[in-house]
Amino acid sequence: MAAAGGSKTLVEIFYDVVSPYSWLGFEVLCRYRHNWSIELRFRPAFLGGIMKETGNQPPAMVPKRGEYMMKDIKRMAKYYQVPLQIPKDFVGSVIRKGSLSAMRFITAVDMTQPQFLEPVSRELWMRIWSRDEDITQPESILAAAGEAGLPSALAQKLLAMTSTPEVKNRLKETTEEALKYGAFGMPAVVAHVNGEAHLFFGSDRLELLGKVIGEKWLGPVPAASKPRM
Ligand SMILES: N[C@@H](CCC(=O)N[C@@H](CS)C(=O)NCC(=O)O)C(=O)O
Repeated sequence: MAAAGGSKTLVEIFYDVVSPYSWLGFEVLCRYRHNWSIELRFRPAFLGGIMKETGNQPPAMVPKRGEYMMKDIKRMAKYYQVPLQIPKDFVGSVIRKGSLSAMRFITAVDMTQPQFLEPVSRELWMRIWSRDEDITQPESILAAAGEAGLPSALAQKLLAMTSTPEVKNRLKETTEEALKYGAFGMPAVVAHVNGEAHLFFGSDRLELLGKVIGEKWLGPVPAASKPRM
């Protein structure tokens, strides 16, 4: 169902490639672009900043929750048909190394080559959350960019941009925008309905999102779309 006035409903997804649940939400919304009357906007932001500003912490920091999360991610990945695998050194790869350089690169892509935003984000998720590969070193980021089809000279240029105030500030601004909507974790999905912004936290709230925007939930792999992997 289209939004009032026949226009598409704007749905924004604030995400960070360090977040496996963001990947699930991202892929499902990419599929639903073909089923729902939505304009999907990708909003790369920094989960570390959201945690710091809200005083929240990654769920795995509570041991029992971390234990549950490992099982939950495996089940969700299978159900959502996303090839997510937990890195062997979860604390080292996810918590200690983090995603700041990767998210700055994605931000540079968003600012200058937005047509590559979706594949570059996906390739970085593939590295950290599927193949247990690094996403912090320049060569890792360039490899992901190459896989996404970004010409090598352009990728080098974007990598150099990641240390500029423009890119750093843009990532900060997008993170602040997510906070303004009330985000405390990721994915943070914001649907704009009749001038009102509705925040949904998690990849498991997309059915509810459908209800609020007047669209039907057809499961994580709706028939009109095919999982990309
Ligand atoms: N139930 C949510 C969980 C999402 C989640 O745990 N996201 C993490 C990042 S990967 C987070 O930001 N957690 C903050 C919190 O749980 O307060 C889902 O299925 O997507």
